[in-house]
Amino acid sequence: MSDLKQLDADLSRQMNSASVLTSQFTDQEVAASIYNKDAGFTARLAKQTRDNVSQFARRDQVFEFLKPAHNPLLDTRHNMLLYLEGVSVSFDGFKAINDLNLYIKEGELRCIIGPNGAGKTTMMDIITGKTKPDTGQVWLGSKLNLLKMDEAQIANAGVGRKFQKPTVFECLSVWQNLELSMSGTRSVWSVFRAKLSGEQRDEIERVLVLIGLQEQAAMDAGSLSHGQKQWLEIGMLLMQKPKLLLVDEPVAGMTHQEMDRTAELLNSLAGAHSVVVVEHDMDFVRSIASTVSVLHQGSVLAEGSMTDIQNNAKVKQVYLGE
Ligand SMILES: Nc1ncnc2c1ncn2[C@@H]1O[C@H](COP(=O)(O)OP(=O)(O)OP(=O)(O)O)[C@@H](O)[C@H]1O
Repeated sequence: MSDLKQLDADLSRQMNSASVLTSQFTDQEVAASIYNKDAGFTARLAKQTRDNVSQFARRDQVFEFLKPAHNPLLDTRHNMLLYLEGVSVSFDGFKAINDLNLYIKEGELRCIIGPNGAGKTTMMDIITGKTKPDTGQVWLGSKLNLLKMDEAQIANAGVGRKFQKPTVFECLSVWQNLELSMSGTRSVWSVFRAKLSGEQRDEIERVLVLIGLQEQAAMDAGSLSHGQKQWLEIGMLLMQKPKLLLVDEPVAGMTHQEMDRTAELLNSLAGAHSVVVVEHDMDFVRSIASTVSVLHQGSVLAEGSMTDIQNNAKVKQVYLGE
């Protein structure tokens, strides 16, 4: 019996004794326990089950699976999805973000460029709740104050972040990676055992087509090329139905062909999602042809089309070194 089958058998034994409520166990914990063959897994699983039973016995709350995909407070009536206003943050007295104002419309594709140390990563960290600014406002729509929410709440409200390095489950197939990422409660063992509804299968198929990996659906994610892994990870984020996708240097290490395909993919996501791409590769930014914001010393130096940006005297001076 292969390791994976053995683990799956172990899991199903544990599942029988622990009841289906354990499907609330987080995917990350289950995946980590499989990966590490974690001996403490059973104990934690039993505790989680007890917690879940008491949670389900409560009548003063709405169960997770009954909650809508997006926070009902997400209000984009004014066509604006993300507002950063007067945001500043200092690290040991150094202002990494300095009175930053940035507005992202619903369905917009925006590129953020800027020299090293301009504050791009810190800005993403502020939007996702990893870093709290010293001053300023950060809102998702007109009603969700992101500064009052933690990282998990912000993610649940519809903000997905793709880091530069792809992080997919290499020992699972492309299809299983997408299935595991599906919004709602999916766990590693249900990926192996439970039947998907027609709607869920359609959603996975739709994302597979979008990321161009239909033919690789049954392949282990570990055997994909670097570019394909990046697309798969974008697909995994899409399974969560985010309103806003933050994508950090998506084309680093890609071939030209993969870069073209990534530009197509990101363009195709705009409309249904707002997409903010941080990228150093100017050819790629040009190929996306979106509005570009130039960050410099923690604030927006210029904003406009790539042509406007290239002709902007301030940008030439501080960014292009002319
Ligand atoms: N946790 C931290 N502690 C101290 N300084 C920090 C911290 N995070 C960021 N900085 C500093 O803030 C500035 C902005 O960093 P940030 O990583 O946001 O820039 P960036 O535009 O993403 O740069 P790069 O393109 O090199 O990734 C840098 O000078 C960095 O050294």
